[in-house]
Amino acid sequence: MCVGACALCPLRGGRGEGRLGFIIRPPHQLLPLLLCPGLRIPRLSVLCAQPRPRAMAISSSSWELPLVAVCQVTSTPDKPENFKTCAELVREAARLGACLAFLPEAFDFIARDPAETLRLSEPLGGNLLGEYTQLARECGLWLSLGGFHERGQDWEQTQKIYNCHVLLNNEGSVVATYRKTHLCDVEIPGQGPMRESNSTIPGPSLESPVSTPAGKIGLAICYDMRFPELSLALAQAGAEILTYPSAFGSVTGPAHWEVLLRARAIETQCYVVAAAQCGRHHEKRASYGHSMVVDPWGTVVARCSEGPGLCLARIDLNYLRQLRQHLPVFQHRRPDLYGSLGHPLS
Ligand SMILES: O=C(O)CNC(=O)[C@H](CS)NC(=O)CCC(=O)C(=O)O
Repeated sequence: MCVGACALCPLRGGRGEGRLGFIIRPPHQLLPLLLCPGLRIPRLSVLCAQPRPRAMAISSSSWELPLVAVCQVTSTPDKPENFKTCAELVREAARLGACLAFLPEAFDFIARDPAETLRLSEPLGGNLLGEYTQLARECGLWLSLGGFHERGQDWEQTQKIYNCHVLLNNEGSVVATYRKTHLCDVEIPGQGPMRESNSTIPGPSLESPVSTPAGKIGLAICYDMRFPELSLALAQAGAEILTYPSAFGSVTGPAHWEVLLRARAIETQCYVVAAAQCGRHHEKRASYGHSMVVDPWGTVVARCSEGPGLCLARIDLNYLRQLRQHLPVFQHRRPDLYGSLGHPLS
């Protein structure tokens, strides 16, 4: 059963606005989302899942499972406007019952050039993070701020920033930070060149997965998804949810985005949550969008439609554990054969 064939779903793949949405969880469970009268859902999108083997049926009631929200936006160089858009989506996520909302890479802004990126950047203790702290408190939910242009402690010497994924708890405290370790310096024909290292320093280390109300989250950012070594390291360190907040290119997007995310989910047996930038940010830059949540089986269980909006998914850790028992790939690895991955090809 998939969304195109799902006559019961009034949102049909998430297009348009509606007052009643569904989260459809395997095996074929329809969960009505009853919303307040008059509440406008900005393109709430939900998806049906493919059938799973019977043995993996879910026992717990889905209503009890934690709900997460994935926010999709089109950041521009206008920081106050970007905050307004993100805050609206986060408030909507809270009203819909999410315990955790994910914002994409560069949720704070997308600048026209490296000089503007540096000029608009702030330290973690700056005004913008202060506003997000208040927002998390006001809404009472956790926030994954997928890629903050951070002036680090070395700003005075380096005049460069970090691409920092910040996790706030529902009291607005910073629970974890991860600074993007793989910088995107690529030139793809048909897509403007990306030279992230012009403005950004790579982070020095991975971060241990963090316990949240939805599960243990491993932090990564966008281009990091191309390095399965990182996702395996996070899974081995206990991650149950991998996050790839992104501003993915419009040429690499159609070819690689969903394939990479689903592969990371299947091989790590983790949920994968990817909040994405979409649309045109300014004259020189556009992003692919297609924010989604993938379950550990590799099924896309929620996805945003085109344009800014949000989608929701429930995280079922019992299902994750069952799947890992049924398909114990982590016990079948052969580190004796490929111990030192990660070196350049010779
Ligand atoms: O520039 C900023 O302000 C924030 N950073 C980004 O948007 C980064 C670097 S340009 N984008 C990516 O990593 C896209 C990767 C990608 O598209 C792929 O792997 O195909």
